[in-house]
Amino acid sequence: MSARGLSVGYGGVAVCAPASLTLRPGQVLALVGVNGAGKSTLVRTCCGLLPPVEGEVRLLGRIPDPRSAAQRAAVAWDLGEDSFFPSLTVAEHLGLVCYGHGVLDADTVVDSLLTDLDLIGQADSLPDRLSSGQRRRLALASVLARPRRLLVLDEPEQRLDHVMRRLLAQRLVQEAQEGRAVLLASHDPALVAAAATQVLLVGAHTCVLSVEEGLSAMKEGL
Ligand SMILES: Nc1ncnc2c1ncn2[C@@H]1O[C@H](COP(=O)(O)OP(=O)(O)OP(=O)(O)O)[C@@H](O)[C@H]1O
Repeated sequence: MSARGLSVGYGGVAVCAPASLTLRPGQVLALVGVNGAGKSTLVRTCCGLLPPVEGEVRLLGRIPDPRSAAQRAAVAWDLGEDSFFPSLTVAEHLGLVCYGHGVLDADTVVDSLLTDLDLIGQADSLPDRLSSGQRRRLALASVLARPRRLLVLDEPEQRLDHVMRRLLAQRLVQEAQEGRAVLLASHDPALVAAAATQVLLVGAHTCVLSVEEGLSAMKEGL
């Protein structure tokens, strides 16, 4: 993914300073910034869910288009909008995602995600029987069930307990080690410290920072 002078916003009005960035395989780019800074707007624009106000973004070398088969095959996102089929169990949700995305060893993938996300005990539960954190874990398991070259997560730490946040950080490190890229918006300094390879501070002066600089900016509330 790359962006040059990318200005994002609504109705032609930018919500933050323009961003320039490059995200390559094996990198984890963490978007940080205060509430309302423009992180989610930037993430959505990079995925092609919103048009840029100005400038350009390229995803897999093309203008992002969430409808394109190539993008859907390569980019898996979880933007925090948990929504589930009310009559499908946790395991059936994951099986359906695998089926839809042509995962060959679906049973193995589902079993290992249920274990990793600590959802074995809820495998046969319907979504309305899950706690809010368990629903968040199901959303994360669903995105991790998909084949992908780029994983996009908007505040994935929300409603997760401490242990699960640590596991999430390990999972993101693993993504990078396996040669995938991760675009992550987060308010969790521990998650950013553990997983990010670079930081994009979003706001009045949007700029790429080292992880150390990004963590300082988070502490200072920039
Ligand atoms: N659909 C929308 N239409 C108009 N303005 C919007 C819309 N969604 C968000 N905004 C505004 O855009 C600005 C940036 O919002 P955005 O959700 O991108 O911030 P954020 O950095 O992700 O915030 P947070 O950390 O609180 O999730 C905010 O001022 C918000 O009010």
